[in-house]
Amino acid sequence: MTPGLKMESKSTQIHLPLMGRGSRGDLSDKVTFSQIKSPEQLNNGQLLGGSQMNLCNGGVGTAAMTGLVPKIHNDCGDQKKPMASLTHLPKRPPVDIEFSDLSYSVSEGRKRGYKALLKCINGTFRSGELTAIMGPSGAGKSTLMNILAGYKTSNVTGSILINGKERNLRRFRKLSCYIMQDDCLLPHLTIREAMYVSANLKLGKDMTVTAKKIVIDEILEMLSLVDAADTRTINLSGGQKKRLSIALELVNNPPVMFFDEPTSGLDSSSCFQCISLLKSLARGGRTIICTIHQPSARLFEMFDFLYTLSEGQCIYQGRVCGLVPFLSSMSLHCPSYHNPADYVMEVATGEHGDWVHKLVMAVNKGYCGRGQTSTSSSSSSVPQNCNFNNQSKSNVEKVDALQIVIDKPTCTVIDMSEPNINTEKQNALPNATNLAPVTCTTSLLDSSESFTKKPINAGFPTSGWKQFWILLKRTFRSILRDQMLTHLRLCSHTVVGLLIGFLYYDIGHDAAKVMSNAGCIFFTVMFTMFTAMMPTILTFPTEMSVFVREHLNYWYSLKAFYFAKTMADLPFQIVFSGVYVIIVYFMTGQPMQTDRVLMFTTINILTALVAQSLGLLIGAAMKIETGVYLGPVTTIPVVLFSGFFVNFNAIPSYLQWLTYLSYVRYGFEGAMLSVYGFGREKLHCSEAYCHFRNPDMFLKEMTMDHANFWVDVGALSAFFVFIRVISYLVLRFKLKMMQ
Ligand SMILES: Nc1ncnc2c1ncn2[C@@H]1O[C@H](COP(=O)(O)OP(=O)(O)OP(=O)(O)O)[C@@H](O)[C@H]1O
Repeated sequence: MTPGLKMESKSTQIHLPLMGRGSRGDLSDKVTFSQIKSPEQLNNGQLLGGSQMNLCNGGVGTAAMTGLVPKIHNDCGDQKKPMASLTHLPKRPPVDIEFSDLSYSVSEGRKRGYKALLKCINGTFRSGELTAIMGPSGAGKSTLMNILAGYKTSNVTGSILINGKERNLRRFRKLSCYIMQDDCLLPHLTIREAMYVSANLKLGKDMTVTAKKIVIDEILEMLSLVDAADTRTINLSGGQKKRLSIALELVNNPPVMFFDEPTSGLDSSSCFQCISLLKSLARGGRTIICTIHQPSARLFEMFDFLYTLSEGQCIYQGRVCGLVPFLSSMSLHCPSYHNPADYVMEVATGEHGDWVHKLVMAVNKGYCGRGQTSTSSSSSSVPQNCNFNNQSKSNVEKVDALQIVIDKPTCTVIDMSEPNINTEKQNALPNATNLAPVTCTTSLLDSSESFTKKPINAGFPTSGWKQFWILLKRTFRSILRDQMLTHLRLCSHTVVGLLIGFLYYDIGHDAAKVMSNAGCIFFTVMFTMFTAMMPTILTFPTEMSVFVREHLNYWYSLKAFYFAKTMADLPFQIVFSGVYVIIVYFMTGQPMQTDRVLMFTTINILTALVAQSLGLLIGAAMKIETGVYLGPVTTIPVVLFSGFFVNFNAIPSYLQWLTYLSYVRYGFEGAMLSVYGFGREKLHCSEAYCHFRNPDMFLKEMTMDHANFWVDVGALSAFFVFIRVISYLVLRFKLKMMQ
């Protein structure tokens, strides 16, 4: 019989199966998810009783002090080893989110005007509760969550209050995290490495290395990821990836966590265990909000609060257990043995008739939900038809408790309101003195910010250089481990280099073979160009999805990411192109002069860097499928105007300007000059007559006699910088468009 972890409240009794330690060797989701630790241990920075918890962590203190959630017992008496607990996380305030008259519309073009996706909805999501946003596809669930998380801000009307005060978006974003449906993780990092990156970026200098290690170990233990800690993310199961996504965000202990369909792609057992984990996080005092499609009855009853949308309007908000009575009161009787979640979805989609409007009216009249009271008002009206239990009352008490703390302070109250209404008060509760601001200080909202009323720190938890350095190391490590990006490329450069070397063996000094040699040089430029561009088009979108997740969760800036990416790519690109070019150069018998070797290698590397930047631009701007097509297709005109297929003089004058836009032209021209230019002596002729014994004549034939190698170098460098800047701007634009 599986030992169990029993969670009791006056309204709910949930049994979380907890496997014994003996079963830990199995990394399957069933086992590992089921080892989620006690909700008490997952509290929002556990320690301490009473006042500090009220203040800083929203943790589960004594009910009298915190007024938080009911006590949860851990029945798991047979644990051999004491379970880890999250005692070292930064302390956080409990956060309640209230929104009223929230509307959102999108433009559908000039003719069709605006389409309303959310229509004047109201609601309150509270700390200590696991909230589900449900509704049929297209009802507006993700839209609502994106707006609440602060990812969508334009065209939004209505108000969003945080702990009863106007939301300050930046501060709120620092205290919340958004865990997306797809687990956007870097495939070649292990769990532990990923956790260290997260800790270093999110906790900054506030914590020592040892403290960070403790935090990481605790989280891994808590989320049963210890056994897989040294496994690369690419090899993790779906459930483990989901838990890693949660673990990465837990590092700085955000009091608000948004989850977009956290159970998608998981089997029923893993779904249950995933929701158990979320519930445990909520029980630790966090505000956990997730969209969910159609949960099983078992999953459904695990949620504390339900917010149901249909056509952008709320058709139910309140306790999960209050749903069926509410619907009954509207003459919508959920049949026995029918999953209420399915039933409400059927109602929302109109399967039982046109009820949406009536339900919306009922919700607006306050027949369900918490009533439209602010969190700061302790006397929330308890709706008639909803089964409000003691837990929700305790939340009201919690608000009162917070109020007391705010009135009598010694410790910084972290305030997420607008600066002009920022309240900093100190707590005079007896125990609070030695708990003090230090424990309340968080890496993201440091006490000085609250104490001194400085303008809001625009920055991230760590400095720009620190972010750059951490990301540079991470990108470097990822590239090194990437079989496709690194090992395969190195192999292909060597093999193709040797092949070309054998094909054009020793032709470089032969005047009879100058045309073949020009072909060899052109192919070299083309090869370095394509091998730099295509892998970037293929891999950058994955990196970008990770970047978007981390950037939106306030880990680091776009600048740091982009600069680190650029710098980490450089050495690899230089080495790959260098290896190929050197092999080809020596095997094909090009002039053995150091300066020529250097010039030839440099110009090819520069061409590769420009091509790689183009790959980055394409990867940043479009999807992989489009990029894979557009990359080579857009390269064709560039190659056409390179000067190899058509001489400059042969190009119609109205098209000649295009040759200046062809970066391949500069690459090819520069390579030709480094081999045949700079007053090279007459070539050896292996036949009776060689027309191009004089290299200058050959350059003249190629319309390169007036070309300047350094102009080519300058042009390629300018292309490199220009395309990198454009790519950066594209990324910035894309980020903006997401909000
Ligand atoms: N930019 C847009 N232009 C037009 N319509 C949009 C736009 N963005 C979203 N919508 C529409 O808004 C509605 C709500 O979208 P949203 O993604 O919030 O739905 P959802 O409830 O999360 O659906 P699902 O469960 O399928 O993900 C959908 O009908 C969608 O087509």
